[in-house]
Amino acid sequence: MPSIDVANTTSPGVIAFRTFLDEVLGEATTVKPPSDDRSLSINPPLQKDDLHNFSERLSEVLSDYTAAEQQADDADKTAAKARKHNVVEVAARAKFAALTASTPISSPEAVNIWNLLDIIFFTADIGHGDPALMFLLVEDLLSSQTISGCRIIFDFLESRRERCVSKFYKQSHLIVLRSCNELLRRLSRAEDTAFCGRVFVFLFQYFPLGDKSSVNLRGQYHVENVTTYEKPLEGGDTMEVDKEENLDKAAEAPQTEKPGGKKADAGTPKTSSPPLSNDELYDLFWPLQESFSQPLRLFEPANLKPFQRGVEETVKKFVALPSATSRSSTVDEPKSSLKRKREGLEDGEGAEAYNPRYLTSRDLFELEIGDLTFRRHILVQMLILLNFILSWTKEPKAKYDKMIQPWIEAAKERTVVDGPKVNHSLLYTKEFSEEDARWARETKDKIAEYMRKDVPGKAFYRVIETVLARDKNWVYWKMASCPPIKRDPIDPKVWAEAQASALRVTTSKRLRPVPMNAVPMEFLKPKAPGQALKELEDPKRYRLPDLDSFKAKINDSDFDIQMAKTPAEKARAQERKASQSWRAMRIARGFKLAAFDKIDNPDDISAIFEPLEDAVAEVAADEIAADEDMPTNREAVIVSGPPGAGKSVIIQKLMEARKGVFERVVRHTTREPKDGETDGKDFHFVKAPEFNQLRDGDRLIENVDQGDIAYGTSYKAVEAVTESGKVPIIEMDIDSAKFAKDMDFDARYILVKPASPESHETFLKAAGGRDDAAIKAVIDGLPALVEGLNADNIAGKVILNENVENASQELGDYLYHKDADADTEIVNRTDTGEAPVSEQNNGGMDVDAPEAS
Ligand SMILES: Nc1ncnc2c1ncn2[C@@H]1O[C@H](COP(=O)(O)OP(=O)(O)OP(=O)(O)O)[C@@H](O)[C@H]1O
Repeated sequence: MPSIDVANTTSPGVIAFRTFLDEVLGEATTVKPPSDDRSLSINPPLQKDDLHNFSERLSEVLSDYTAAEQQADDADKTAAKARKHNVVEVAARAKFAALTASTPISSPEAVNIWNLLDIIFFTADIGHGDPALMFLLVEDLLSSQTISGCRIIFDFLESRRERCVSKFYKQSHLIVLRSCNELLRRLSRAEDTAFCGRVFVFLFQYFPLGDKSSVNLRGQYHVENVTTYEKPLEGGDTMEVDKEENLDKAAEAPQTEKPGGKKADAGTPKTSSPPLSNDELYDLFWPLQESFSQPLRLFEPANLKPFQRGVEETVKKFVALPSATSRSSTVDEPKSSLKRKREGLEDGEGAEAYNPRYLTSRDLFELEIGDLTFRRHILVQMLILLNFILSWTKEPKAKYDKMIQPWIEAAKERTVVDGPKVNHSLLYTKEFSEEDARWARETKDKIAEYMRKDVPGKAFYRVIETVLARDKNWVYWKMASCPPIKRDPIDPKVWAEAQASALRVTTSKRLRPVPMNAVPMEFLKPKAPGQALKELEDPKRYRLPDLDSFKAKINDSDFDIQMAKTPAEKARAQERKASQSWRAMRIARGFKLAAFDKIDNPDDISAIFEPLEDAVAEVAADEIAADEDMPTNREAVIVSGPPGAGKSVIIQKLMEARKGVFERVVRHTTREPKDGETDGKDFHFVKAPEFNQLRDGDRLIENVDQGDIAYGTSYKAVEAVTESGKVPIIEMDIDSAKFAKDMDFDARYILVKPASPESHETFLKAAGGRDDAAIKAVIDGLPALVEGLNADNIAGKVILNENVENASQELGDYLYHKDADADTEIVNRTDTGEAPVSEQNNGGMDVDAPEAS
C-alpha cells in the first residue's frame, strides 16, 4: 500500500489522475444514469468505448510516468512502473473511499461505484494500473457491507466474471478466492443457503476445472463444526456409551432399566429388540455428529462401536416412525416453525432452500426426528460414513494401489517435477475389518430400503447414490494430487498428415469431367431410340440427398439467423432454413414418419435426425404383424432369469412363431464389440462418459456394472420399438429386472428357470465359456438369486424351461392372454382343477408357485 496521505496529497500525478477520474465518471453517469431498478445500474457493464477517447486521454494524464518507465533502464523499469501504478491506486482508492462513504450500496447512486470499478478495470487493461486493484477494492467493499449489501456486490462480481477471468485471472484468482471464503465464513448455511450456493457456483465458474487452489488437498475435516447437545439425564461428564468396557459388559448383561429409565445401553445392538424411546435414543443420536465431522476417529474401535450402535438404533427408530404420508399433525410442527423463521428472508432467498437446523434440545428431539427432511439429512450423513468405512477395508485399499500405480508411472515418464504424485495425506494406513465392512454393507441396504419407501424416495435415493459415486472420483483425483484435467495434444505427425491431405484435396487443379455440382449430360448424346429415356429413369440420376446432410445446413442457417445484422439478411437466412427443413422432411417422410409426432415447433425439426428414429426406421422396415395377430396388451416384456436358463432361445423361438409381433430391445454397453457383433443390433456400443450421461440423466430403465463394464437399457430404445407398432421384448439378468422394477418401469416381468439343476448344468455347458467351477457357482447361487424375484413378487410369470418349444409356447400363451381380463381367464383355468404348467413341470426345483396361469 502506498504511504501517501490520500486526503491531502500534493502529488501532481495523483491530483491529475483523480481529476481525470471525476471527468470520466461524469461521462459514465450520462451513459448509465442512476436508476431505481438496481439491475440496470449493474448491468450491462460499462464499456471502454462508452467513454470518449478513454485510452488516449488516460495515456496523456499519465504521460510523465509512462515516459519515465520507457526511459528507465531494465533494472529500474519495474520501480518506474510501480510508481505509476501507485499513483493510480492512491487516486482510485481516495475516490472509491469518498464514494462508498457517501453512497448507500442499495441506492440508485451506487451506479457510480460500479462505474468507478469498471473504469479501474479499463485502466489496468491498457497497462496503466495494477490489475489486482479492482479486486482489492471489491474485497474491501465486501468486508464493509452487511450480508444484503454483499448480495448486491456479488451481483456485480457475477456480471463481470467472464471479463475478469479472460483478462486478469492470474492476478485476481487468489483475491477472489480469499474474498469468497471470507464471505462464506460470514454466511449462515441455514439462513443464507441460496447465497452460499451462489458463492460456490461463482467459485466453480471462476476457477478452471482442475484448479487446485480451492481443493482440500490434505483431506482436512471441518473439526470446528461441533454440535452441542444435552448430557444424559443421569448427569456425569462422560457418555457411558463411549466407554469400551461398557460395550463389552452391556453385550453380556441383559439390558436393564437404569434409574429414571433414561440412559441408553451402548452394548451390542439387538436387532430384534424394539426401538429405543426418544430419551434413550437422544443419548446415542447426537454423539453421532462427532463421527460425522471427524470420520478418521472411527478407525479406533472405541469410537466405532458406539457409532455402530447409534446408527443401528437410529435407523431402527426411523423405520418405526410413521411414514411421511401417514404421519399425524405433530410432525408438521417443525416445518411450520421453520416457515415462520423463513418469512423474514428476502424474496426468492431460501424459498426453495432447506437446511436442517440442529435443534439439539432434548425436549425438541421428537419434533426433530419427526421431520422427514431432517431424517433424510441424517441418513445421508450415515451413508457418507458407511461409504468411508467400505472404502478403507482391505479390498478397496488394494484397488487404490493398483489404480494409483499408473499415475506414478506416468509421473516418471513425463516430468519428474510436475507429473501427478500420490497424495499420501489421503491414503490412510489403517483399515477396517471385513466384519465392519459387512456391517456397513448391511446397514447401507437397510437405509436404502427405508429411504426408497417415502415419496419420492426412489428418485431421491438414486440422486444420493449418484452424488456419492461421483464423489469417489474426486477422491481418486485428489489421491493423485489433482493431475491436470486436460486432453492430450494431437500427435504432431498426425496433425502434419491431416494438414497435408487437406491441402491436397483443396488445391487439386485437375479439370473435372463434370463441373462441380453439375448434373452429367452424357445422356443427351444421340443413342439408340428409347435408350436415353431409360437412362433418365435410372434411379441413380434422381437419388435423394442424405438426410443427415441437411442437419449441418439447417444448423448453419440457424447460426446465420442469429448473427444477421440486418432484417433483410435475417429474412434470407430464414427462407433458406425453411427450404432446407422442407426438403429434409420430404426425405424423412419415407422412412421416419413416426418422428414427425415429436416435432412440436416447426422451427426445430431436430427430432428427425435423432438416432431413435433410426431405430424406429429399422424396426419399421421389418414386416409388422397384422393387427389381429397382435396381443391386446402391447406393454414391454422383460424376460429375466439366471445365466444359461434359456432366455435367448425361448425368445428366439417365440419371435419365429409370432413373426412381426415382438422386437428385441437393444441394450447399451461400454464394452468393445466382439467379433461378429454389430453396433445397434447386438448392442449400442458407447463410451463410458456417454453411458454415464444416460445413467445420470435417468434415461435408463436399468443398468448394471459387471466388473468394469456397464450395461443398460434406455427408455428411448424401448420407445423406438413401441413406436414401430411392435411389442418390445427385453432380455435381462435378474438383478437388472429387479432394478427396472425398482424404477417402476411398467412391463410384464417373466422369470425363466431351468427345470432342474441337472438340465441347468447341461445348458450352461452347451452355452460354453464357463469352466466346471463357474458352472457350479452359477447353479449353487441360483436359489438366492431367484429368491428376491419371487419373494418381491416381481415376476408375474415363472416359466420352467424343460423343453424350448413348450416354454416358448407357454410364454406366448401368457403374453397373449395376460391383458385386461386375462386374470379372470387364468383363474378360470385353475378353477377347472388343471395344475398350472409350471407346477406340473417343476422337475424337483424349489419354485414358488407362479401366479396362476
Ligand atoms: N430346453 C432346452 N433344451 C436344450 N438346450 C437348451 C434348452 N434351453 C436352452 N438350451 C441351451 O442352453 C444354452 C443356453 O441358452 P441361452 O443362451 O438361451 O441362455 P440364456 O439364459 O440366454 O443365457 P445368458 O443369460 O448367459 O445369455 C444354449 O446353448 C441353448 O441352446
